[in-house]
Amino acid sequence: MDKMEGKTRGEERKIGVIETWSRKHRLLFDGVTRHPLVLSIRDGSINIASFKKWLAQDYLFVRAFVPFVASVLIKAWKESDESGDMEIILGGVASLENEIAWFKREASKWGVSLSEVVPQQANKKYCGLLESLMNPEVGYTVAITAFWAIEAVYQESFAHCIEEGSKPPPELKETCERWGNEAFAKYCQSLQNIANRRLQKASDEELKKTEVMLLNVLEHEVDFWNMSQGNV
Ligand SMILES: Cc1ncc(CN)c(N)n1
Repeated sequence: MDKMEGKTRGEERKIGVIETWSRKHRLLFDGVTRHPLVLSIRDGSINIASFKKWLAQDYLFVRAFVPFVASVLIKAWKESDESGDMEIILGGVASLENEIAWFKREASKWGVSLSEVVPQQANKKYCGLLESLMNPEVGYTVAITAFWAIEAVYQESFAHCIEEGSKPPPELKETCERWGNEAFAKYCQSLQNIANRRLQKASDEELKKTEVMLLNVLEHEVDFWNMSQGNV
């Protein structure tokens, strides 16, 4: 019988592969979404220099994220078994225009000159991973799962910063709301549903490849927070 971590594929299906992996790799997920930098936003102790560094580096990351999401859209068009996927991904591409404009406004508010930002090593490596995922040989299942993970970790991280009991600096509230809001959570859930549907039908080889990629994404996210804190 086809077994995964003591469960049959049938059992796996009931809760969804993403949920299974989130439980199996909880420590790594928490390493991203409960990173010391995230916790420092949540308790208000964040060093503003770290925030500014994150802002500038993330602006560059988001610019590289746009073509990655566009490549997921192309894969959906070519490979998806559900026409509705395209609208969800297209919504993601469209919202990135707004996001880039937000980064520019926020940078000018904080006196950060985006034209002079030099990408740091962790950022370059992460953008390199995005670029490798744009390869036409990378399948839709791997790519959509990566897309979900990259959005979902920000959703979870920033939602944590504004949950009950948090004390984020008032000037960072808008940033937290940007990814921590309900509508963004719903959008992440739509991506998760697509990823789960694809993973349910995936071969063992595709599942393995996707899980390895997911761990890779999470490690890059930890490195990105570390870089922003100046630890790399
Ligand atoms: C590093 C990183 N990871 C995720 C996101 C959310 N798109 C982001 N803006 N930057």
